[in-house]
Amino acid sequence: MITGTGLSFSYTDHRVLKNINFKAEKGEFISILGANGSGKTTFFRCMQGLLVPDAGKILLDGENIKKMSKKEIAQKIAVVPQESQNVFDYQVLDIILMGSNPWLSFAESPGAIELQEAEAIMAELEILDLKNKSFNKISGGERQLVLIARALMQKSSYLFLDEPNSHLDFKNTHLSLKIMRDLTAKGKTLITALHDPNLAYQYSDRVIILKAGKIIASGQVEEVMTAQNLSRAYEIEIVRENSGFLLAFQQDRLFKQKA
Ligand SMILES: Nc1ncnc2c1ncn2[C@@H]1O[C@H](COP(=O)(O)OP(=O)(O)OP(=O)(O)O)[C@@H](O)[C@H]1O
Repeated sequence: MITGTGLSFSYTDHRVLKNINFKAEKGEFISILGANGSGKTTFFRCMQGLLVPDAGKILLDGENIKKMSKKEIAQKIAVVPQESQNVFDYQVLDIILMGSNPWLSFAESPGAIELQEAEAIMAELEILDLKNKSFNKISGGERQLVLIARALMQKSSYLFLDEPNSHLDFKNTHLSLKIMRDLTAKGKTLITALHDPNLAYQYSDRVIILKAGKIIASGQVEEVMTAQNLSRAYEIEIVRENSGFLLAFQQDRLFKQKA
C-alpha cells in the first residue's frame, strides 16, 4: 500500500498541493482527474519521492519514502512521465532495458534474460519494429509506448502514469490501458493522471478529482464521476449521455446534426 497523509507542496510562494490524503492498495487502478495546472504532476512527483512536500508524510509499503534510497524506490515504483526527450541518443531497446537497472548491482549490465523480457514486452505493445531505432527519432506516440515498455520492464508493484495516452492514437490508448488494467489482476497498483474522463470511467476502480491542488471528490468511479463533479472540476457544463461524458455544447451540436 502507498499512502500520502496531509500532503502540501509549494513551488517557492505558489502553494500547489493543499492537504492531500491519498491511499492506493494492491491491485487498484486509480485515476487522477483535474484541469490543466490543478496539481496532478506535482502530486505524482511527491508520491515518487522526487519532490519533498512542505507538510505530510508518504509511506511506501509502510516505509517513510524520505528514508528510502532512489534504488529502493525504483524497485517499487515505475514512472511513465508526461514528456521525455533524451539528451543522449539511445536506441529504443537500451531505453527499455534501463527499466531493469534497479534490480542490477553496480556495473552489472542487462543480460539474455532481460533481453528476452524486453522483447516480450515490446511484442505485447506491438513495438518490436522500433527495437533498433533511435529514441529521439521516433514519433511522440511511439516514444510514449517505449516509456510504457520501460516501466513494465521495471517490474515494480506501483506504476505511476502521467497522461500515458497524451500522444497515443485510439487503438494504442486502449491497448496500453488494457495492459495496465490486466496488470492489476496480477496485483500491481496503477495510478494514472488522465485527461479524458471517459477513459477514467472505463478503466479505473477509483477516481480522485483535483481542483487547484485540493481533492474535491474521491471514491468509486460510479459515485465520483458525475456530471456535477466534472463540471465543477473543469469549470464548464458537462453532461452524461449513454455513450459517456460530453461537454454540453457538444451535445447541442450532435443533436442538431441528427435533426
Ligand atoms: N517547476 C515548477 N515551478 C513552478 N511552478 C510550477 C512548476 N511546475 C508546475 N508548476 C505550477 O504548479 C501548478 C500545478 O502544475 P502541475 O504540473 O502539477 O499540474 P497538472 O495538473 O499536472 O497540469 P497539466 O494537466 O497541465 O499537466 C501549475 O500552476 C504550474 O504552473
